[in-house]
Amino acid sequence: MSPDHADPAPGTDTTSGAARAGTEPVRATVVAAFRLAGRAAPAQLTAAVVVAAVSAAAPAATAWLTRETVNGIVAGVGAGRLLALVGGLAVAGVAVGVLPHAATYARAELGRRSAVRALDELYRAVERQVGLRRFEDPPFLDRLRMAGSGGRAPGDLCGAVLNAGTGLLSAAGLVAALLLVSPLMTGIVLAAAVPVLGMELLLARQRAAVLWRMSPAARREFFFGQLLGHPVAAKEVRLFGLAGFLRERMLSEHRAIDVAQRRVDRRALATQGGLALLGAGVAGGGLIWAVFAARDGRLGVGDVTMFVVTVAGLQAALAGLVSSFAGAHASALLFAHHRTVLATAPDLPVPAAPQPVPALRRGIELRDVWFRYADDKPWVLRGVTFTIPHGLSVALAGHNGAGKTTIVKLLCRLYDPTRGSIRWDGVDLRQVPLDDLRRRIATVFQDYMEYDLTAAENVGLGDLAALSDRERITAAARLAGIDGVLAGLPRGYDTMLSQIFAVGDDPDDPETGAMLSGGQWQRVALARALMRGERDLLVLDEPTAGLDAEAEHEIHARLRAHRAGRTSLLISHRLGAVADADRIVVLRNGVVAEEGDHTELIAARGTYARLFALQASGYTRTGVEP
Ligand SMILES: Nc1ncnc2c1ncn2[C@@H]1O[C@H](COP(=O)(O)OP(=O)(O)OP(=O)(O)O)[C@@H](O)[C@H]1O
Repeated sequence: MSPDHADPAPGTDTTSGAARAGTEPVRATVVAAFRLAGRAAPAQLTAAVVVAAVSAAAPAATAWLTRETVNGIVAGVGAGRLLALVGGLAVAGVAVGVLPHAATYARAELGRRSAVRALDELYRAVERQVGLRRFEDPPFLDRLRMAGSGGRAPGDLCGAVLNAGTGLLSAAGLVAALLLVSPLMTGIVLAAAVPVLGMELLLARQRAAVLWRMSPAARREFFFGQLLGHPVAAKEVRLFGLAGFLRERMLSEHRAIDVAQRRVDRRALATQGGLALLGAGVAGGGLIWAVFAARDGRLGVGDVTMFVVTVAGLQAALAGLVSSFAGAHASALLFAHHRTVLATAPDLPVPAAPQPVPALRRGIELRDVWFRYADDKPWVLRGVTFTIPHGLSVALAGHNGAGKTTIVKLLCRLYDPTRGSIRWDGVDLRQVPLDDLRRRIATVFQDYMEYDLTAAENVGLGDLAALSDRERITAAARLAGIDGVLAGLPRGYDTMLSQIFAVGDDPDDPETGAMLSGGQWQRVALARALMRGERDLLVLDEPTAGLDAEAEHEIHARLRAHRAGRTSLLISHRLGAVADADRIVVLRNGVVAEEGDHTELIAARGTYARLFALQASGYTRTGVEP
């Protein structure tokens, strides 16, 4: 298995710890980036390496050829040799002129292909997080954002390493050339480069640390900025006059990031300025030495020329080398986030010997289920036990925050119970393949999604295999009572349910997008769940909360017919809809407080009876009979 796909023990949390990005060994990260680039763009990587090697040899070759040419002129060598030397210089000149362009193209292509590969690997790794926990973990979200930023890190890293390699090789060639003239000056020029390299690496590390430290601020800045232009937020932003408030919040996060970055930039200015002065001093001193050495006859004219070319070339190569190292270091730290996301264990353990999930025959049993969202959060469920028998409808009732939606999330295995178990015909949900389990369940959540896609896609997403099966899509929409509305849209089911994206040939056509009302959206979400047809368990979490009374009555009647003989779980605060469930479970303080059918619970005169009477009195207060 490739190290990129190393699969740590399930449950291992590799995401926490702000400093982790800095602890990833840079060498391992560089190797991983080259492996990824090799898989994504082998030809471009090879071309980039060859171009880098040839570019590396060019400066030293130019310096040597210059020296030989000048000395040859002084010594009066034959025309043939002079022509060969000048020809060599011309070739080197052409190489120096053309190769950077070839290198730029190869690198850009390498970067593009590596980015596609990196993003693919990254989001496949995100897909392995099958539950919800990671998406509620701020460090994971920060890491994902940094790793995702366009997928550029591996291409940038390879480019910077190749630049560093080119710089290193050309510096080595120039060092060899300079050694011929003066070992002492060679030592001085090299020694002057060491502090520059050290400082640049330190600065790169500091820049990466700032980036990581400020990532929560960057995420908040993005959030506030988004709200300012978000069509859904626009209503409240305008009505409550929030624009100024949000803009100020956004700018204050932006300013906080600027302050941290400015601090590093100032440090960079001071150190880089000082070090540049040092380099200029070394070059100037060396030139004085060379001129006087030539006057005293210790150096030839060609040697002086080569010395000048070489010192300038070496300093430029070292400066390039230093900035490439720094760039490589910064990209490596960024790419480390990518590797950490890839190495993050799935948030839910994968069963070692999974058991099949056959069609439900007996029922689903919650057995002493305890749950809290985190160790430092309060218990939501404190030993919940009840059964959803096969073929029957069960309703969950209880006050806001009683834990009803939490039970739905546990049933879909978006989390595992902290204690106790949920059993599908006696088999613990933790023992079955998650995809198989989810294929057997159809759920509408109360916070359903509104996708900026066409009407047909919004419904068809409920069963991807049937995304282009218009008959099934319209049947599901009919069952949810939204078929007429969708068919009547400007482009029927092909109308985009969005005003952000347009569809079709003419994006300026105002008829390409349509907006639905809240209740209509709710019906679309219901249709999406109903696309899943004959699933073993139908879960409806407040499926009609946004509907008008008549629509609600009609939808419940349809759903009642649809649920008949099917296993279902219904959550609704409208107890009129709950009343005809085969069994009603009332949650209070994290436990099952009451259980029975409507008649039994009314007779028991508990919470259910009280809430039911309260709602019923609201409806009968006017004395108007339905
Ligand atoms: N992702 C989460 N992280 C932390 N706490 C959460 C999370 N989701 C829900 N909670 C908490 O768990 C408790 C139960 O929430 P849940 O959504 O299950 O209630 P509910 O019975 O469905 O409420 P409602 O009737 O308002 O929909 C609440 O106190 C809520 O604050």
